[in-house]
Amino acid sequence: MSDSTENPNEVAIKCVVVGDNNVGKTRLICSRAYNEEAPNNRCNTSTSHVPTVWAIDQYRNNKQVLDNARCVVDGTIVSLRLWDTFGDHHKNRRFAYGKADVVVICFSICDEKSLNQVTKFWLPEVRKHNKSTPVLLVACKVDLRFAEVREKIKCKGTLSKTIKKSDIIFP
Ligand SMILES: Nc1nc2c(ncn2[C@@H]2O[C@H](COP(=O)(O)OP(=O)(O)OP(=O)(O)O)[C@@H](O)[C@H]2O)c(=O)[nH]1
Repeated sequence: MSDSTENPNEVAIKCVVVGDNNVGKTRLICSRAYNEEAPNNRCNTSTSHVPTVWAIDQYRNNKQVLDNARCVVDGTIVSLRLWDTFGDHHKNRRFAYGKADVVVICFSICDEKSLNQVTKFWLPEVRKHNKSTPVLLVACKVDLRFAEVREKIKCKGTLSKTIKKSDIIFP
């Protein structure tokens, strides 16, 4: 486990989130950190993507973020600390991987290359720094599986397919 929190009854879990550029890491983290499904101005939501990293010091500076990080797992109070990282392969993520309790590798459902890079690049990089840390594979942008993705975002590839409106089952 990672460094303890200021609360002695809590265990801090460091969860490092990696994956290619533009797969949705920052937005995934923001959704959890701010407890919001819809993005807002705290995350970049513009159509032209600018690589960004969500600042880890939000857990120190923003009480709401710190409160949202808290959850109870098997009777233990856990403070889930999500570490955002840059998707550029050449960036050095050694600092981020240090003392990670779990690593989340993200790919985008509408970017097949981002899935191929999981085994080609991300898993080897993770294993270089964290030999036995549990790794989770997370598919992002799953809403785009049910959209007319080719027209909307010019996605190509086997992971996305255009479906009829009548195929969609709304909750
Ligand atoms: N439709 C849809 N768009 C998303 C989703 N998640 C992220 N996006 C959009 O995809 C773009 C990239 O999202 P980010 O969260 O910044 O992606 P990232 O993986 O952190 O990207 P880098 O900073 O380049 O590493 C942004 O324009 C987001 O608004 C999602 O679940 N659905």
